[in-house]
Amino acid sequence: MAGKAGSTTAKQVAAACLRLPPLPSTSDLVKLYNLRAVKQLSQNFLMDHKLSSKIVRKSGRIRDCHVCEVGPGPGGITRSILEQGAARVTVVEKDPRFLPVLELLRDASHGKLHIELGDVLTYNMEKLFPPDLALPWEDRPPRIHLIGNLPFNVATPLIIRWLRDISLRRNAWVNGRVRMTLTFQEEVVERMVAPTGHAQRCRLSIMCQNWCQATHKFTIPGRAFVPKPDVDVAIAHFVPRVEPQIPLEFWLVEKVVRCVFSFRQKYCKRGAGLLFPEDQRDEQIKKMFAVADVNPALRPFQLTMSEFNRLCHAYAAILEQQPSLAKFNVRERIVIVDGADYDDDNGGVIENIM
Ligand SMILES: C[S@@+](CC[C@H](N)C(=O)[O-])C[C@H]1O[C@@H](n2cnc3c(N)ncnc32)[C@H](O)[C@@H]1O
Repeated sequence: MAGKAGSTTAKQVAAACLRLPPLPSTSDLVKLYNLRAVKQLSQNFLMDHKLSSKIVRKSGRIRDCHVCEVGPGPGGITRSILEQGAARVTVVEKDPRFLPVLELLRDASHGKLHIELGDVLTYNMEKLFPPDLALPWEDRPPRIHLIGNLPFNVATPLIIRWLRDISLRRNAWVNGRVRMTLTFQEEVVERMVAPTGHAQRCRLSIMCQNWCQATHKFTIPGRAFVPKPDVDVAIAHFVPRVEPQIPLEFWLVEKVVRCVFSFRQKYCKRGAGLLFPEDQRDEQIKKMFAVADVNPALRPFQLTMSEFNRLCHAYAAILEQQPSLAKFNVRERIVIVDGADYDDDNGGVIENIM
């Protein structure tokens, strides 16, 4: 009886936070508004309220926090965010078909829900949150959360953009170490969190782990989504690190890591050689590995973060002597000049990071 009373109280507290009038369920709203998922847009809706609530709970305590939800669709997760007591929720949705349903939620939310129609890949959150929520970078994370169940083909480029924003402390991260909770294909999350020596260790592991503490929270079977995707969906949580493990510019770290992982099963010196023109490759590689004190015969996935750190610093030291090398890229279609020019518009770099 006591347990029952306890859970009722928790429900009452949640309801008090939301004070929403009763609404049809998300799946009823989808039917009512004829919101069929568009396959070309990789839309898969999560209709199970318990699972939506679990995603929100796993993002940490969100009561009285400000949340930006990306890709709300018919608003299942949005509803859970409101129910769990967020002070304000901004949703960024690309597909205008969802506006009527989101407006219904907004009207019921007592001014807590704000809708932005737009593309999250270009959406700037710099001025979205009240300035008094900002905390110094070294402090605890601020009361701001980013949450999203996006299509897989959007979620991976997005996390790379956001990692770069974290490295520059811009976008949402002008406010401090803002946390993110995002969904990906399960095997992508396995790569993100893969430790040294793990079969899934790759470029994405180094990039995610360098700027964030990345954790795999739980996995939702594909059958929980409508329509069912071919894969299971994992929820990953990211907390920006106070100090990255490789404290160098994003473009430089990405370039070294990308080259090293170019030949996954070969000695790491083979891929690192792509950092240099052929006529100076052998000499520069010898120098770089000696300065970094890294065994050139290790495979890329066997390298620790500390070894990547030393390799990146050794490469940075070579660039100081020979700045023109920064522009050198063996794959001509990818032009990297500096942090600003390292942009996603060329497609290749960001998309192929796995
Ligand atoms: C996989 S569905 C998930 C919908 C909802 N969050 C859920 O869990 O049921 C992805 C949603 O992200 C939206 N979306 C896709 N690309 C987007 C982008 N670039 N910016 C904003 N929203 C996007 C889609 O229109 C869709 O509503």
